[in-house]
Amino acid sequence: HIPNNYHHARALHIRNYVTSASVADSYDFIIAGGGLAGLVIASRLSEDPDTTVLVLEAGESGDDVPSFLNPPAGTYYDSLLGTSYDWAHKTVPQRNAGDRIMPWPRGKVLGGSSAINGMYFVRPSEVEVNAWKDMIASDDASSSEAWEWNNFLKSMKKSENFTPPRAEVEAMANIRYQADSIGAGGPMQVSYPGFMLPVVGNWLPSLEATGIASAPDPTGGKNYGGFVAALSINPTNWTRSYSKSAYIDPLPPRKNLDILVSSTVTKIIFDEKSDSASRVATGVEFSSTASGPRKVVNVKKEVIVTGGALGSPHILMHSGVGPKDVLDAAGVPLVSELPGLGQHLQDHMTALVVWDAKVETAGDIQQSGSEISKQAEFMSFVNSAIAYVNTSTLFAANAGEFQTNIRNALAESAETLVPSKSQEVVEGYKAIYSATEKLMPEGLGQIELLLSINSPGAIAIQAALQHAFSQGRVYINSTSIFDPIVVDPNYFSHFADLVTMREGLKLARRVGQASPMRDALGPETFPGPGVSSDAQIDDWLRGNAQTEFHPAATCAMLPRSQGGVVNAKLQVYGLANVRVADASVFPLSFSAHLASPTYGLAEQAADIIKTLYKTPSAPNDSSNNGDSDSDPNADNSSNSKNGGISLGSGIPSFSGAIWRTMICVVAFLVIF
Ligand SMILES: Cc1cc2nc3c(=O)[nH]c(=O)nc-3n(C[C@H](O)[C@H](O)[C@H](O)COP(=O)(O)OP(=O)(O)OC[C@H]3O[C@@H](n4cnc5c(N)ncnc54)[C@H](O)[C@@H]3O)c2cc1C
Repeated sequence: HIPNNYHHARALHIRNYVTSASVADSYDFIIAGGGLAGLVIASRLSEDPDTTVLVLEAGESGDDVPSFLNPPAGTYYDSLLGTSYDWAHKTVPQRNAGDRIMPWPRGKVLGGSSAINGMYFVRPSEVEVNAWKDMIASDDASSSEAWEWNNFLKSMKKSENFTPPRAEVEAMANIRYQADSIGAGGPMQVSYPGFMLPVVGNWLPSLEATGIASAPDPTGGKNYGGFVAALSINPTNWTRSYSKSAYIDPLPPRKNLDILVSSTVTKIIFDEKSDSASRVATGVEFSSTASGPRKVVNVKKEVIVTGGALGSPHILMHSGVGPKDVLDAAGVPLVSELPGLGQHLQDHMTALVVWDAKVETAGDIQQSGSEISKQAEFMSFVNSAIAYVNTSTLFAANAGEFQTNIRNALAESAETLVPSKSQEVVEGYKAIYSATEKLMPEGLGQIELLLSINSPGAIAIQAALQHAFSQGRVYINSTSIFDPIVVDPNYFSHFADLVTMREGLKLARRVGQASPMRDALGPETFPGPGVSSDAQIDDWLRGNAQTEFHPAATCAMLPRSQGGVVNAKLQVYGLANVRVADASVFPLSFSAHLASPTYGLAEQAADIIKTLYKTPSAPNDSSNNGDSDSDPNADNSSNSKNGGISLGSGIPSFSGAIWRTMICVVAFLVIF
């Protein structure tokens, strides 16, 4: 699978990389974390040749991984999960979920989680984005406009280049899209797989038979309903499009952009003489190993923290920023107290129903070893037939009562369920809770349904909770950043989450029993007919639900009085020149997978910073063409060289190691 031009490609890529020995003494901007958001911001800021930018990434470049050269391989389940490209975090035992310790993968490689994710391209809804904007507008109405739906949509579209599906794929799967609500000419490629299976065509009619209408324009702000989602895929060669292949690999030489991999940011250094209410960062310390030498690089303008929902609070806490009780207990000297850092953690949880398959699945084709199974088009297949369903579909006549019960439980929940004693954090819990509760009557997904046909002989439908009322936290418990951050999502601490998932699971069953899907399905094998009463389903969910990989809000953009970490301009409260710009800042959950909004956030962050420093964009910079093959000067086949990852995650939630873990637990068949 190694393309002929691979070595040429590597020579081009390597031009941006520096070693710890060759790193400069100082840079205008230091970007801590070369993941999805970090690489977007690095690429955009370095468009100005006079602006110097350093990216520090804990993981490797990924350039030498043979599987990166393959197509995305939606049905190849030699996932990168569980490898050295995965942080392989784990939760603490979850009290309300069978005391289970759950795996939480995150990408540890250039591109971050965009390099290992399931490639689903899904937008949040307009009402959710505007709810986020409203939460910060009371603090700074004018800056909050960056997060208003129309403005945010523009920044999401800026990152995208859409290619419509092949006619036969479109017809077979009933794909519906509005090309003008997805971007054109941006770096990240958005399209559909090159291969489709007839059973996917059963999805929308079966949803309709269950009362779930199709979404005519799921990327335009109303994603409620059923659709076959687009993917972050390059249709010129069927490879993964991710932040490295889109924003970095195609760049022409840029002397002002340095990328240092295998280098963990150990802390941000602050000027101890600076105002304690506005600490000035002077540099960043990093090291390649826990016991290795520390090196410091100085910053002239800003440190931009882009370590993701776990990495960003980890970096800040080890820098002495965060809740005093946490830092005291860990033994890290306090530099700037910020009680909300690491708090407000919200995640999507998912569980699935499995049936025997009566029709051919992608897993069958893959297992057959046939000629088709070896074609790039087939390997590009990532099943993305989904639906977002609202409370009235889930709860019918009881929807209003369910919402009232949640509203009435606010005071007690705020008193008993917040994992912090800080009044600000409690206020933030209430603000997020109320905003989430008020959205319930909207045409908005409370449960996401996902079809999976990746297993030989089996078909599954997942039900994933989109708006958790349980809020958890992440925190440190040592002085070494090389010790993992402690992850406590506090799953199912709020009753509404279990009830909503229960109804979601029942709905998944109803869709499977509706025509024409039922013609493709044999008996239900998991959880099986023995799990049918509400109490049985609840018990089963406590024992089997897993993460859908969408943690957010650990550096929430909220007023400081509500335990916020960043303001509307993404600046960390109490620090003069440090921002956080990644998925950790969304203060509330979206009914969406998080890559698309994170690209939008990163584009918007780059614009905010450029406007502040009056940094121009380079005209006709090839980064605007991304990993499209249309730019002859750029590294325009970057994806065929190193963009594709042999990741088996058509259903992102249950691939690779996670799935294998589940198998051990439930002694079930290998599905994904
Ligand atoms: C398995 C999986 C499947 C997913 N599936 C989908 C999907 O199908 N569709 C979708 O839209 N979203 C999906 N997501 C979610 C999406 O990929 C993430 O929300 C998104 O990548 C978040 O971007 P980020 O920039 O916030 O963080 P990341 O992309 O995770 O980047 C953070 C980066 O910071 C680095 N870092 C952390 N700490 C340090 C440190 N101390 N020093 C230096 N570097 C550090 C990390 O190594 C990483 O490269 C999935 C995620 C996972 C894990």
